[in-house]
Amino acid sequence: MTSVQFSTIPKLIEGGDLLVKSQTGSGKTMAYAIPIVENLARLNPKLTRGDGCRVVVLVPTREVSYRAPPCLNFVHIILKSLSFWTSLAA
Ligand SMILES: Nc1ncnc2c1ncn2[C@@H]1O[C@H](COP(=O)(O)OP(=O)(O)OP(=O)(O)O)[C@@H](O)[C@H]1O
Repeated sequence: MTSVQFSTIPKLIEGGDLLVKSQTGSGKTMAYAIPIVENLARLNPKLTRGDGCRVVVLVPTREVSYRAPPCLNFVHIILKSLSFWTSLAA
């Protein structure tokens, strides 16, 4: 975990609002992607496609906008795999 992720992810998972400034390439994308996916995965009842939009990510440039969806998808796949292996171990 990068230092920006270490200092932001727990607070965002708890539902806090943060304004974060750190160097390019310091890992900010995952710092918000992980809490978004984690908090959506925790919703009970579970989200369905019919629930509509729950998250809006605003980014400053088109180049940055190409990065967010793959990151969110990647985190979702990892969380799904972890919950699969955890349920097998239980
Ligand atoms: N915890 C981590 N461990 C290893 N690599 C990581 C980690 N988090 C992010 N990275 C990698 O570091 C690189 C930079 O991350 P990222 O693009 O999220 O930074 P950023 O701060 O959002 O950059 P920018 O300011 O340009 O938007 C990416 O290749 C990403 O995959």
